[in-house]
Amino acid sequence: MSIQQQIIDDLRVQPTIEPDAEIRKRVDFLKSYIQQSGTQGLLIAISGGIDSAVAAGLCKQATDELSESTGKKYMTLGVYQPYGQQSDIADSYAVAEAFKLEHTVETDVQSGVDAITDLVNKVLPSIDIQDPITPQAKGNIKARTRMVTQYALANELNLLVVGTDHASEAITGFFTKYGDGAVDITPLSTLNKRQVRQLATHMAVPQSILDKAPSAGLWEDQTDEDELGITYNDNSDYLEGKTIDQVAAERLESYYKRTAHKRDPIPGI
Ligand SMILES: Nc1ncnc2c1ncn2[C@@H]1O[C@H](COP(=O)(O)OP(=O)(O)OC[C@H]2O[C@@H]([n+]3cccc(C(=O)O)c3)[C@H](O)[C@@H]2O)[C@@H](O)[C@H]1O
Ligand SMILES: Nc1ncnc2c1ncn2[C@@H]1O[C@H](COP(=O)(O)OP(=O)(O)OP(=O)(O)O)[C@@H](O)[C@H]1O
Ligand SMILES: [Mg+2]
Repeated sequence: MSIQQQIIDDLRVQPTIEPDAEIRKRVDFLKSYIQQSGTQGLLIAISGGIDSAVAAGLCKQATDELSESTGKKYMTLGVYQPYGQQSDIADSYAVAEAFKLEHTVETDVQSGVDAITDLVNKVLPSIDIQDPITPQAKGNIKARTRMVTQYALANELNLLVVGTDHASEAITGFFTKYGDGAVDITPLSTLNKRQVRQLATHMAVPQSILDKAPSAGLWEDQTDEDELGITYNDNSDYLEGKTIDQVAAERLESYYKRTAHKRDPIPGI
């Protein structure tokens, strides 16, 4: 079997999808998982990007339907987590409005992130590192501080933390290990980025979000495609089994191998 087919099988990507059926299947998955877990609903961190917008829509539909069918109250909590000023925060609010989220909170992670960054920077000279931590390492602190905050809220409210990882991020390992990768449930898994967009266009995702370039927002002007050196068009084609430019295919396969540790269970002896 080709490595491409192996990856497609591992990530369980379908070459084509029917968006309405996918939405139904994923909402049902969330509903049944909430019920079997005995929790009271879902927590979704809303960034202003397309993945969390789609996930928020699925979550809200799931908890609304469960509340309606059981007569008990289930909630979707939307969490905005800027690092200080976030230029596109209006898009995050627009998601909550589009999907009529009744419960939202804003937890600015800047003070927490800066405190941890200072802690690390203080000890670096003692281990012979003279420069402060890299923007990349600080970016990962942001993702992990968001995760810690989400779990504190989930603990208090008996909620499950919903992740937005999908196959186009899983293949490249484009997430922070134990940061945005640390969640309880991932309703977008098996979809590539093109298919996430397809779902978005069948939901109430605001146009400004459909139009913007995917970004982790961890440093100034970061975009996924620039950082990875590969387009989501190629990434999605590859996961649909199509032939793409050989350099791009090799790059994807290299990312996949290098980031296996993020997808696999923790190695133990
Ligand atoms: N072979 C191995 N076996 C087990 N563990 C291994 C390992 N190699 C590294 N590690 C561990 O993994 C760590 C590196 O992984 P990690 O900490 O994740 O860090 P990193 O490799 O920097 O990966 C994070 C990437 O995800 C992107 N990201 C982050 C957050 C959000 C989003 C987004 O799209 O929103 C994107 C970010 O831009 C960056 O490209 C190492 O410091 C080490 O602790
Ligand atoms: N500023 C933020 N506020 C709240 N949640 C955030 C923030 N940044 C990242 N997250 C969380 O981390 C997840 C991973 O970010 P990622 O950039 O992959 O997804 P996205 O922003 O929803 O979509 P896109 O990839 O198109 O930018 C988000 O979906 C969201 O749940
Ligand atoms: Mg983003």
